[in-house]
This record gives sequence, structure tokens and C-alpha cells, in this order.
Amino acid sequence: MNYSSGLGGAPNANGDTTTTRVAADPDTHQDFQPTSKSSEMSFDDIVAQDIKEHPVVIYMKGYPDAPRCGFSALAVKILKLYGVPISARDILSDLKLKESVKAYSNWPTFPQVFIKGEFVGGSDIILSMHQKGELKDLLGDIAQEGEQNGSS
Ligand SMILES: N[C@@H](CCC(=O)N[C@@H](CS)C(=O)NCC(=O)O)C(=O)O
Ligand code: FES
Repeated sequence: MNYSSGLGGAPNANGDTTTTRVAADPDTHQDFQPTSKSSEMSFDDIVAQDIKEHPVVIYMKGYPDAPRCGFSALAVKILKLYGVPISARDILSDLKLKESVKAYSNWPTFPQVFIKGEFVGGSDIILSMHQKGELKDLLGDIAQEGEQNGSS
């Protein structure tokens, strides 16, 4: 049997794992900076652009059709009830995006739902707004998905 797990769990280490691969590493400093503001502002731009261009944006774990967390699944499930187009990004596949979204909204967890350019909240808030009828008001004027030929 031959299964390869992929995620770096190589089972056939020889016992001695000397880490001697420091050949050409010019500027290795011990103080590597965790979140630099230098030339990586583009992720903030991505968030800004997402929420500007799409009325309903969810930053989630997994994708709407394949959520990878129950909280994300719940938020998607509720949003889908309204038939609005949902734009989603998987933050699990992009750590920088994940950190950028958190910084943008100042909200620590996922999912994060933005509606009409504004941060609305996570799954608790979406559920609560749904139950109170507030989501209907907020999403009401967003075009229904699959209703291009509106009947009159
Ligand atoms: N009560 C939260 C539930 C979401 C939540 O707790 N998410 C956690 C677990 S999925 C999270 O994103 N933790 C930070 C992380 O995983 O980076 C909500 O209303 O959205
Ligand atoms: S991934 Fe574990 S609770 Fe969301």
C-alpha cells in the first residue's frame, strides 16, 4: 500500500535529521517581521475592491458549496435563502488574506459577511438579523440571482 499524505509528515526519516541546509542565505536575521506594512497593502485593496464590487461578500472557511466549518456553512445557508449573489473567498487557502480581512474589519473570527460595502458580522449576527427580519430589509434591493427576466 502506498499512500502519500502530502502535508510534510514523511514517515521514513532516517533517525538523524541534521538541519544542514544553510548554504546561501544572505540576509537571515532573527527578527523577521510578522506583519509588515511595506509592500503588501494589496490585500487590503483586495478586500476594499471585493466589497465595492460585490453587494454580498463572505470571507469564509472553504467555499459556499464546500464549507469547511459549521459557522461558515451556517452563514452561507442563511444568505442563500435570499437568493442574492454571494461572492466568497476562502481564507483558509490564503493566510495573508485572512489577516488582512481581520485587520480590515477589526473582527477576529470567520465567517465575515460584508453587505453593500459594510462589515455586517459573523454567523451569530447573520442568524440574529435573519430571525429579526433585518436581513430581509438589508438584502431586499439586491438583485435576485437567476431572475434576469423579471416578470411584471
Ligand atoms: N461566533 C462566531 C463563530 C465563528 C468563530 O468562532 N470562528 C472561529 C472558528 S471557525 C474562528 O474564525 N477563529 C479564528 C480562526 O480560525 O482563525 C460568529 O458569530 O461568527
Ligand atoms: S474550523 Fe473549527 S469551529 Fe470553525
